Amino acid sequence: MARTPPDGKSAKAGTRKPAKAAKPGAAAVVGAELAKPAGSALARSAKPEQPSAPAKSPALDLGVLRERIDSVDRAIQDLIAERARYAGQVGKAKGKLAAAVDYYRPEREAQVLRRVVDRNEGPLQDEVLVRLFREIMSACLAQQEPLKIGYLGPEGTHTQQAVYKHFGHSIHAMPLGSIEEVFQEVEAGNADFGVVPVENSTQGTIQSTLDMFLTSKARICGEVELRIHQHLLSRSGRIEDIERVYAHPQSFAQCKAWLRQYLPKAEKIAVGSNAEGCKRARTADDAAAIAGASAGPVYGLQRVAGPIEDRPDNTTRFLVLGRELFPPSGNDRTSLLVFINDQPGALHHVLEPFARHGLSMNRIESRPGHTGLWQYAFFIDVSGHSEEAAMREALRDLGAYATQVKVLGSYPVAIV
Ligand SMILES: O=C(O)C(=O)C[C@]1(C(=O)O)C=C[C@@H](O)C=C1
Repeated sequence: MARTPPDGKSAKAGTRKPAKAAKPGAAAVVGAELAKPAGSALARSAKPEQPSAPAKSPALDLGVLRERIDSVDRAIQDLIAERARYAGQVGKAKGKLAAAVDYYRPEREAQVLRRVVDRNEGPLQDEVLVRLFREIMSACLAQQEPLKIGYLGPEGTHTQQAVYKHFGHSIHAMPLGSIEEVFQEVEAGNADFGVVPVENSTQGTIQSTLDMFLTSKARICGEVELRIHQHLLSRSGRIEDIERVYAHPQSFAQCKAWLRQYLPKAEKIAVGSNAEGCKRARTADDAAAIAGASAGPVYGLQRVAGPIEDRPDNTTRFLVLGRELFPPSGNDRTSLLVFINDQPGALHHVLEPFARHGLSMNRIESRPGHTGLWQYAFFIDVSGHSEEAAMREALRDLGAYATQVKVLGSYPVAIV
């Protein structure tokens, strides 16, 4: 019944942007662009032991290269410790604050990570370096106390991956049962921040997330973009055993062509979440589930095939929910909720002020406003921050036509 799939991994490879070419000698100096305060780890690491000449044989290379690596590792470790001490002092400089959430500065983190990308000359990808620096900042912040992050669970979901991508691993991650619960826990202060999916490049908007903003007081203070790779998981790991596949309808839609080609006769059973599908698949050898790779170990399932999504650029955008607005980072996006009455030219009046003030609109979506018959709510994403002059003027002009304008948040544009 099943056909043998090709190795999905190699079929989907090659979507990342190539690293910038390295400048000659760039990799040999640790932190060369920084000032080197006397006695700092940087000063101590300024002269790693240099091999006098390039090694001739591979056997000689290995020993010498490992010594170089050991010396660089010592310098990196000293520098990380030094950074953590400075971050601790920054924490003290902020005064005696109530909780970890008060120390968190997303705009500063975005600036740090953008600099990492700007400085990158390879050989590592921007994405890899950003991940490493994100973890360092996450650990530095957790010196105060780890942030509590609520997310659309259960464990092993793509939303959990988005949490770690945005906040690093030095946090307390709280899987929650629904999008509504994530909003509630953030509003109630039980979670410092929350992470929920809002749109998928293949499947479009997640309406239940947008609709929560009609009534919730939660603000948007970040966005995360995650390339979504779907995998077919089963207890035995053998495609020839599979008679049934469980998945969330969105995941089925993302893998339609693959399923048609390799499992044309298997029954497709839609469930509320991919995690629910995994739970069902682990009870029978003839069942499989579609989920992210990280779900495999969580539910004791093996990878049958993957990635199996039809579009290699399949990406989901997640929102970071909080309770307050943060200052500009220099490259921000603003999300607005605009209520208008259904009248001639209404949409034009909503769009026009942004164009007039030179702000580009990234997205507009209309939903029934729940405020009265034929009243509409527009969810609008615009480039810029609500504290910037052009945005303030556009919002003032828009206010003349709208029944209500709510700034849901101004936040740093997602970094790689
Ligand atoms: O610059 C700050 O305000 C810090 O607290 C330091 C630091 C960092 O490690 O760079 C840590 C946590 C904040 O969220 C932002 C940055």
